[in-house]
Amino acid sequence: MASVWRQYGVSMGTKSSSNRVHSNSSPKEVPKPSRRASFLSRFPGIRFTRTPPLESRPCSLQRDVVDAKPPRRGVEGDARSTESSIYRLNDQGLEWGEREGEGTFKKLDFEGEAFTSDGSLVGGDVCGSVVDEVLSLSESIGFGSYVFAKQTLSINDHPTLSALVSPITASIVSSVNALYSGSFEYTKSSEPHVVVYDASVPDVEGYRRVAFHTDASDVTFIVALSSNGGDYEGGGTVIESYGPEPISLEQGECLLFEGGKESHKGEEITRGVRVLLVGFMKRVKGGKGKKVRKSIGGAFLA
Ligand SMILES: O=C(O)CCC(=O)C(=O)O
Ligand SMILES: [Fe+2]
Repeated sequence: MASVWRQYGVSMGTKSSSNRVHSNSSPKEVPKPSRRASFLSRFPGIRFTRTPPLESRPCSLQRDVVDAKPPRRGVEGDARSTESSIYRLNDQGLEWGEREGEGTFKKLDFEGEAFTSDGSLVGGDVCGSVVDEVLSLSESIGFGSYVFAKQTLSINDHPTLSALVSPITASIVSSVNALYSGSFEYTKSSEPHVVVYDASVPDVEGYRRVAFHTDASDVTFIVALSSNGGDYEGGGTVIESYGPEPISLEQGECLLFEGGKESHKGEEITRGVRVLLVGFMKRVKGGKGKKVRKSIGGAFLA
């Protein structure tokens, strides 16, 4: 699917890049200028000095088709094997089998406990809207940073971002609880957050990649919000004990792994902007057990 990459010259004092990403948009789509205009009017400080004509500006905000992708099967350059176990979440919990569809995860074939969603969990339109919002926010207020990735934004600091991603993150947290058999919560109130890698930033470390590290988490989730091969090239997550090849998520796909245990890195991007939704989660000790005890009025189970 063709993706559109474009650069705006933004004339304002900002520490962030002026690159913007738009992905998975068909050139035939007719933009809805009113929605775009009202979006931009919220950021009056931004002046776009090089703006393509409307017809050639397919924008994720103007898409109304959810283009969730079919499950991937052995994509070149991706470390994941074509053969793997499939888990499906349903009302009863976790099911093992070859069924496919929304809420389905595949276990990666190594000694660790890591999963990738079997296909996109998030449609391209939603991913694109989040990316648009993140890049607009970064242009107006700049990025924050935590120790590894230098360009981050906390979802909870921004109600517009939080509204866009909370349905996605709620479903991912349910999947984490089921797949890792426990009760998980975010490690900090600033979780989840967005990471932006930008190939146009001269500094490499933290801006175009992150070196091997472990997270302060029990489980980390990563959702690819921009499109690999369209919005950026390179990138991907390398989990050391899984092997040297990066796990290269398609837009909307999700990776779950034991971030505090598995040494991992973000491979350098060679072009464009790679945007991730990242959540650090910790296991709530005795979470489920405590609830059971309370609910039966102080009687203790063996
Ligand atoms: O870029 C990646 O895929 C990894 C990101 C990461 O490990 C982190 O933000 O802690
Ligand atoms: Fe990490």
